[in-house]
Amino acid sequence: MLETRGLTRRFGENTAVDGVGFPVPGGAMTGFVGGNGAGKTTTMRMVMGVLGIHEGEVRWQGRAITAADRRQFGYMPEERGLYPKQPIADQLVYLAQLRGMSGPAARAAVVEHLERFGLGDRQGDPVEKLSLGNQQRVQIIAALVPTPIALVLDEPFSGLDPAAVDSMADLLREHTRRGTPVLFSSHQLDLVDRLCDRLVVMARGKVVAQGSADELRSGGPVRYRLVLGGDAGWTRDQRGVHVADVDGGTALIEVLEPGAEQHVLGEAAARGPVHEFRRVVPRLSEIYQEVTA
Ligand SMILES: Nc1ncnc2c1ncn2[C@@H]1O[C@H](COP(=O)(O)OP(=O)(O)OP(=O)(O)O)[C@@H](O)[C@H]1O
Repeated sequence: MLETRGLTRRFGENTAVDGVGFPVPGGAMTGFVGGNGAGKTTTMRMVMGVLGIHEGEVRWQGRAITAADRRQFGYMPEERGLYPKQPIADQLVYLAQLRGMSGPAARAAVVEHLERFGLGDRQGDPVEKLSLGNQQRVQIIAALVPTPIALVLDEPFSGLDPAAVDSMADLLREHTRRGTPVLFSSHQLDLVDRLCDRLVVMARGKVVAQGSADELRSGGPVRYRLVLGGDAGWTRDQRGVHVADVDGGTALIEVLEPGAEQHVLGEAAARGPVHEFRRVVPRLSEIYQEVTA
């Protein structure tokens, strides 16, 4: 498991990251979300040791992390650092060799990854000849070869088309299945909702929510949607519920006293036809708006 404890980083007067602590468990994808300037990149840089830590620590497998541990991490930085003029395969092989792989093993792994991403026939092309999305794929491969013990990825999905998002997600899942912790930041909340097992939400330098998507959802109100044949305005007068919204025959009801929604349903059925009555599970984007407000 990778873990941060009380991580703090200041830039002059600005405390960009303020006492940030969260686990990144092995075998799970942890999504890291937060608005522009929330402190995600700064946190990831401290995790990787490319930016000094003012307070707190990064832990790996229950002890303080070392430079040797970090060398075995796969890291995709925000500033993509590929050489534009060098052939992509040579560049990836070189980077893998820097991290301890033999030449032939590195080439085999690089070619396999390029083929998976549909870039098998572009091996000799310089990076600058690739589209931005394809450059992004190459950058991701640099983090995945040699097989990393943990993955820290800053916006790995930005700029990828839906097919590339899927192949990237499959690839990351293969790593989590091996027990590898994966931390990735993203602004694409629906994507994060779909892919990640755990979430860390940052706002203004602090962690404002963390846990599984279900845990975060269970922190919010229990809501039901009721659709009636007639007008639903009467639901406002029912006990034990708060009516968040009414529009003609449709009401969105928040349960204040457990079971109160069943009384509302009974009353609705007595008044006329009930077309729909169902629990509304909030989308991640709604939870995000609540916790970062
Ligand atoms: N090298 C730096 N010098 C000064 N301030 C910095 C530096 N790096 C980051 N900051 C500040 O730290 C804060 C957090 O920035 P950071 O890039 O970590 O946020 P982020 O959550 O990654 O945002 P985004 O989603 O826009 O990438 C911001 O106020 C930013 O201006």
